[in-house]
Formats: sequence, C-alpha cells, structure tokens
Amino acid sequence: MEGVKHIVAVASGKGGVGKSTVTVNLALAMAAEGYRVGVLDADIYGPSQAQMLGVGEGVRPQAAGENRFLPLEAHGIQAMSMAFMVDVREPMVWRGPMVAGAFQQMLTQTKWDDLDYLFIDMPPGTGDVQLTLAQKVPVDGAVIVTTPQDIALLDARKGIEMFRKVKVPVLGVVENMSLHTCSQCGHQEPVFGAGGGERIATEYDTRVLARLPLALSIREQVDGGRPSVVAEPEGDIAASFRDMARQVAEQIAASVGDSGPSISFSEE
Ligand SMILES: Nc1ncnc2c1ncn2[C@@H]1O[C@H](COP(=O)(O)OP(=O)(O)OP(=O)(O)O)[C@@H](O)[C@H]1O
Repeated sequence: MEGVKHIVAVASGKGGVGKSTVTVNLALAMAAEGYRVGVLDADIYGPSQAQMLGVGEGVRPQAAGENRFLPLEAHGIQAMSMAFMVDVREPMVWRGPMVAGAFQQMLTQTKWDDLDYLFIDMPPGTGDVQLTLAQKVPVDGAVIVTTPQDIALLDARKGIEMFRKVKVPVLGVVENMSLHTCSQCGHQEPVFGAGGGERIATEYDTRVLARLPLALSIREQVDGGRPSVVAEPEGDIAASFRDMARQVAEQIAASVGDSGPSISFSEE
C-alpha cells in the first residue's frame, strides 16, 4: 500500500472484548516508540476510533486531489474511519458487499503520509471485511485480542485459524480484562477467568503479548478520547502497551526486515 511500510491487523473473534481499546493504545505506544503510525478503523458498522482518539463529531477528512482523502491527525497519529464519512448516529443498513466495498475504498483512497505501521481495527468475526483484507492487503501480522473466558477464547481460536488459513502470521494474543483490582479495598478478582490467554497461545504456538487488567481508568480514558498511553504515559498500562509495541516491531523486523523508526527522539 502506498505510503505504508507495515500493516498489522488487530482482531478478535468476539465483540466487546476490547479490540478497539487495544488497537488505539498499541498504535499510540508504537508512535511513542518513535514510529510513524496510522489507524484504520475497519469496523464499518460500529466505528469507535474517532471517539477514542477524541476526534469531534462531524469532523471530515480533507480531499486530496480526485478520489483521495487525507487521514485525520490525533495525538500524533494518522486515522481514517467510517465515522469520518457518515453520521454516526444513523444506523448503517448495508449488505455485505457494500461493507466490503466501503472498506476497500478506505484502504485504497486514503493518502497515508509515510507510515511505518498501519494498525487495522478489524470488526469482530470472520466475515466479508476480514476476507477482503486477507485477499487484497499485504498484512504483515495479526494481533488477537481476547478475554480469558471460554466463549471469547472459542471465538479467538476462529480468528487465529482464519489468519493462518490466509497465511498471515499471528504475532500474539492480548489477554484483556484479566484481573480486576477493587479501587476501594485492593482485592483482586479474575472476573472473566484466568490463564485463557496462555492456554490459547500455547495451543497455537504463539505468545501472550500482554495481560491487561479490567480497570476503570482504561475505560474512562479511552471513552474520553485520551487513551491510557496518552493520559498516563508513565503508568503501568502505558508500559504494557510500549512493551507490546516493541514485541510487534521486533517480530515484524525479524520476519520482513526493517531499519527501525524513521523518526527519532532524543534519549530520555
Ligand atoms: N481493560 C479494560 N478495562 C476496562 N474497560 C475496558 C477494557 N478494555 C476495554 N474496555 C471497555 O470495554 C468496552 C468495549 O471495548 P472496545 O470497544 O475496545 O471493544 P471491541 O472488542 O472493540 O468492541 P466491538 O466488538 O464493539 O468493536 C469499552 O467501553 C471500553 O472502554
């Protein structure tokens, strides 16, 4: 893809497990590591990246010549989403081929500016958009997000199988909402069970990239348009995402070759 070096898909079989939250934080963490980063929100029916990046309703991308659009910029990364094209309050009543078409248009008509990494926030499931993506886009790797509960793991397996079938390497599993810490008494509980990420990673010979807690701050920050990596850059959550970003970059560099960040920051 023009203007994009590497493409990473972030997927989950099941909806609501925190895939968009992980995508946006991972993208911002990768940018904090010094890379040029973009996010493509492929969730045509329920795009959430606009809100998570704090892009106001009704903000539209600028046209760049005929049939091309400039991505919007937020917190130092580039972003494109269906939410920038339509009224998000209106329900989308589109059939599969129209969704696949809209997705492909976003893929081909966005004028990304010299990205090291484009993260694609996939819609949940293994339908048209995922297939279009697998067939038309050179995805370098996939990150699978799941909660530790059995029903989510079952769907995460389907996601992993799908990427394997289309020969996209699975870079690892993110176990989200692993452990809840009570903000009143500090008691910890595995609300959605324990060890699921590890089990599935072992089963498919991949790794657990991170275990993220079920935390009020993660939800509040992302809902408020300032994801944890931006809101609390020195916090534990941001540290987990920075670590995840480094693992993703290392794995992709190992498989396709890379020269590191194209922009550099001074040493801290
Ligand atoms: N670790 C977490 N702790 C607390 N809340 C979280 C966490 N991860 C995600 N959430 C919250 O859970 C909700 C669902 O998250 P998100 O939208 O990222 O999931 P998703 O898998 O992308 O959903 P969809 O299937 O609708 O695309 C959001 O309100 C988000 O703020």
